[in-house]
Parts: sequence; C-alpha cells; structure tokens
Amino acid sequence: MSSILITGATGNIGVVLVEHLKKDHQLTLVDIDFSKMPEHLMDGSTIKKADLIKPENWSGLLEETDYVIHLAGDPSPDAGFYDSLLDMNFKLTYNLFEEAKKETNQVKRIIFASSVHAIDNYPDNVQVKTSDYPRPADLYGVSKVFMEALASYHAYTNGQEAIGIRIGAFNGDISPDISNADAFSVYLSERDLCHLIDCCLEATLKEPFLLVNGVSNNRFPRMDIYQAHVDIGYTPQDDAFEMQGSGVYDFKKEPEIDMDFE
Ligand SMILES: NC(=O)C1=CN([C@@H]2O[C@H](COP(=O)(O)OP(=O)(O)OC[C@H]3O[C@@H](n4cnc5c(N)ncnc54)[C@H](O)[C@@H]3O)[C@@H](O)[C@H]2O)C=CC1
Ligand SMILES: O=C(O)[C@H]1OC(=O)[C@H](O)[C@@H](O)[C@@H]1O
Repeated sequence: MSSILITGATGNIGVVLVEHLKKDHQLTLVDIDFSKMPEHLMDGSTIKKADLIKPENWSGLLEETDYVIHLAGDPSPDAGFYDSLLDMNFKLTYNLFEEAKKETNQVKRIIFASSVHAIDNYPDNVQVKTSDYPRPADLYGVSKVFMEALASYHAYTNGQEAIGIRIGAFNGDISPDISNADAFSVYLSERDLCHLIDCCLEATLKEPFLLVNGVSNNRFPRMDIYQAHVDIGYTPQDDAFEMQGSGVYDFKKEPEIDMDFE
C-alpha cells in the first residue's frame, strides 16, 4: 500500500482515480472545492481543502507522500494567461515541485497531467510521438509544455522522478463525442486511464523523467501509444470507433494507415 496524494481530486479525472485507487492505497485528496465530492469517495482518505496557488498551503503537504498525482489546474484550452493560467497552471505546478524538492527522499514520483494540447499544432493527419518537439496551439498547451519542462528540470537537477501524461480527451463515460473525427483520435476511456495510472505507479524508469501519451487504442490514434507500451507496459483495451459500433480494428496490424480522417 502506497501513500498517494492527488491534487484536483474532486475534478472529472480525480473522482475516477480516487474510486480506482482507494481500495489499494492510502489517499490524501487535495482540492479547493469538495462541495460536489460524494461522501463515499472521501471515506477512508485524508481530506485537505486548500488553494494550491498559495505557496504557504503546500508547507508539509508532502511529508508522508510516496506518489503525487497532479491534476489541479485549469483544464480549459481557451484559458487566458493573466486571468487563469499563470496562477492555476504555472504557479501552482511550480509550488508542487518546489515542495517536493524539500522531500526528495520521501516523494518517489510525481505523475502529472499534461495534454494533447502540448502538440495540437501538428497537422491533424500526423501521429505525434513524445519525442517530437512540442507544438502547442493555445496558451493552455503552452502551460502544459511548461509543466513538462519543469518536471524534466527537477528530474535531472534534483533527482525528482516524474512522469507526464499527455492526456487526450477524457470524458468520463464510455461514449466518445462522435460529433467530430478528432474526438475519436484523442479519446481516453475510463478503464484505460486507470490502467495507465497503475502503469505510471508501478513502472521502473530508465530515466528520471518520462513523457507518455494517454489515449485509448483508437483506430486513428492522434498520439503514438507504442512507446508507452514499451516504457511502462501501457496496453489500452478500448477503441473509440469500436465503442460506437464502427467495427473491429487493430491499428497495430496496419501501422501505415492513412490518417487523413477529416
Ligand atoms: N479532462 C480532459 O479531457 C483532460 C484533462 N487534462 C488535464 O487533467 C487535469 C484534470 O482535468 P479535469 O479533471 O478534467 O479538470 P477539472 O477542472 O474537473 O479538475 C481540476 C480540479 O482542480 C481543482 N483546482 C482548481 N484550482 C485549484 C486550486 N487553486 N487549488 C486546489 N485545487 C484547485 C478544481 O477544483 C478541480 O476539482 C488538468 O490538469 C487538465 O489540464 C489534460 C487533457 C485532457
Ligand atoms: O482536447 C481535448 O479534447 C481535451 O484536452 C484538454 O487538455 C482539456 O483539459 C479538455 O478539456 C479537453 O476536452
């Protein structure tokens, strides 16, 4: 049983991970707002209501934490810089890594939510690998690239292990949004998300910082998932297309597929 602290624990992704992890781990749930958090998801966990933008609220927070799953922030692709991102995505994440620096013998690994928005300025028919240069299409994506750079800096400077997950689109239910083709390519199902987090918690890393792509085994995966399979054993089960009854398709058998699906 590990001690896991989840920031943004009451959000869309947070509640799913709390449900998944609570039986096997000691959880500390941190969020600025617990008003909508179901009671049964809080039972047995340590609850900390805190505004994580304020550096003082981090003091001692990681003292007994083995793993951090960092989700708190602004998830809106159209978020503005001064009115939101600077505080919620830049400063808040900076605070996390500064506090972890005080606890490097304690915090084994930080797993944080990056996003497909870090690379969304690649043409739609290109499948992007984590080794490709970042190419954000909005300032939200820029904030995710900042998080990745910050994690890499702390990994190679202070020895703080971290994994960034470029999450596609997590909708929290089994029906991907079929209103546009993009949604099929970036879809991440609930069970694949939970499996991916398990992989991130259990993997032995060759390097102190790793970036992985977080999409399901979709017919046209916008981001490569083979590398995550090699690096941490990620083996997603779901395909947004199949889930819509579009037929069985295993992209791994036809890697040269024409991805011009717009
Ligand atoms: N949902 C998705 O499809 C995707 C999400 N992500 C990233 O995953 C993470 C979680 O996303 P969601 O769960 O969808 O977002 P969400 O908005 O549902 O959850 C974020 C949580 O952070 C909390 N929070 C905000 N400001 C805070 C503060 N100052 N102090 C403490 N807590 C604060 C909010 O109360 C909320 O519960 C975000 O970093 C987002 O950028 C990345 C790609 C796709
Ligand atoms: O691109 C997408 O669909 C998703 O990407 C994200 O990073 C956002 O946090 C989420 O709100 C979007 O739905």
